[in-house]
Amino acid sequence: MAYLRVSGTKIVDQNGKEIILRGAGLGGWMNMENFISGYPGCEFQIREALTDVVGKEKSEFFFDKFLEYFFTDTDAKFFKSLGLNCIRIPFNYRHFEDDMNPRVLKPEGFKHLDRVIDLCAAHGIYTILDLHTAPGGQNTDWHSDAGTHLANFWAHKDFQDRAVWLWGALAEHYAGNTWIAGYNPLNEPTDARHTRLIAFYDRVYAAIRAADPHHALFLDGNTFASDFSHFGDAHKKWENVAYSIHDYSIFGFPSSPEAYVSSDVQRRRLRRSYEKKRAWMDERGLCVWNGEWGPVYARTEYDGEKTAAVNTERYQVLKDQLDIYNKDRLSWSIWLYKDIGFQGMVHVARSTPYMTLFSAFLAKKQRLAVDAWGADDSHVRSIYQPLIDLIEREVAPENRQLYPAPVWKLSDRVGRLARNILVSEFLVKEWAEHFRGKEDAELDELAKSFTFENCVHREGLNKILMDNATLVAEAQ
Ligand SMILES: O[C@@H]1[C@@H](O)[C@H](O[C@@H]2CO[C@@H](O[C@@H]3CO[C@@H](O)[C@H](O)[C@H]3O)[C@H](O)[C@H]2O)OC[C@H]1O
Repeated sequence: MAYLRVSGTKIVDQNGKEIILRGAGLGGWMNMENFISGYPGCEFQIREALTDVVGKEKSEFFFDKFLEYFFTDTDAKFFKSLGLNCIRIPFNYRHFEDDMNPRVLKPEGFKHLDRVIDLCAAHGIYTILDLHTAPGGQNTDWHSDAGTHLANFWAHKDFQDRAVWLWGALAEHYAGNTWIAGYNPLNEPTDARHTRLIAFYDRVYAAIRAADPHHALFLDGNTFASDFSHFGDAHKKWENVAYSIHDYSIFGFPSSPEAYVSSDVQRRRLRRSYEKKRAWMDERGLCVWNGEWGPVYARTEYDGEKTAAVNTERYQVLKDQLDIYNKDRLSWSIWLYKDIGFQGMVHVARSTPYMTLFSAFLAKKQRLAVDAWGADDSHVRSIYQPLIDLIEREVAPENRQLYPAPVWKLSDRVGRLARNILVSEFLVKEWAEHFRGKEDAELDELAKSFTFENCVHREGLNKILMDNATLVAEAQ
């Protein structure tokens, strides 16, 4: 077996045969996230809080077990059975480097990553390695695990130096592994000046190529992988590179302005927003990969009797997006493989020890809308509206356009800062206190809740993905 590589607009194997990568992101695993795993705030906060409550040893035991159970052979087998061929693996830099011991590689970081890459390979599944958090935070959102909305990665050269160093070390480690389809060096950058991103890509490209001349690179556009308008001629310096968009559609979220009925107008809007993101690549004949997309789903426990109807609409958005992607022979990675029930292809059953322990807490998180992703703020909107009104009253419109506006509206910014960062911070200790007094066997049971065997399948989503895999296989 040889490496996959990028040839013009396509990804090809060693014989030049086109390989279309269709799969999902393993979010919430080596980069945990609040709405995926059920905690408030950021991963570094809950890890610290858990250590405070149960001690370092027990805390490390719990997280190690969590990593072990979250993805096992049965997950890979199931994934492959749907006709999917690629898993994007997001990871947090903290697995490989300690902020208090910078530039010293932590060998234990490879324990689970190597295991899962090999498990996937054994089932004929490619992997793409995605640095989802970089030192200082490369974007303004919770998933860069920085605890702030300021993407300090762009303001401090040393943070960038460390990410370049880390990629050099990872490339050295994985250079010979042909089941890795490639490296995705930075998830969803938000560089307000746009130029620092290109400079970083130049440096990380050189560091990876010095250790590994073969693997493809998947480079995200700026502003959450949606904007290549400042890339200019940058691609001329790079070879074997695909460009990554994240094609989330507003129609797949609770904030959709209207019900999705798959009208001509709505389908045109879906296509337009996708075409806009890939325009720079299309003008230059470059390869596009859609590294994240997909709706979120309603849940009976929060959304009651409208759940089924909402989800039928969301599945239609998904089908219409797939239709677009199939016509373009696009490689994609849907978000998300596994979670506690909002977006994943499989999700932890409500009867498990983890979901039982946190059931009241999760309801409180939902009510307070502390997770930004697909938040329903209806219970608390009146609390924050006065703040939005104040800013609108006192700040001139031209001064309100703080980056990443217009992708972030004023209400998004207030929501991120006030709920997702501030209120969340006050809930971190409460999350950790649920573990107080737990013995190893109980911690093991809590972590085990995340095994495939303890998960419910999102049948509607998986059927669409499987039918699509059959359809595209027949068309080939
Ligand atoms: O870890 C993932 C994370 O990668 C993902 O990030 C969000 C992606 O969407 C961003 O907003 C979109 C920006 O483009 C507009 O066109 C879309 O309508 C918006 O949805 C958002 O700000 C990012 O945080 O989200 C899920 C995480 O689990």
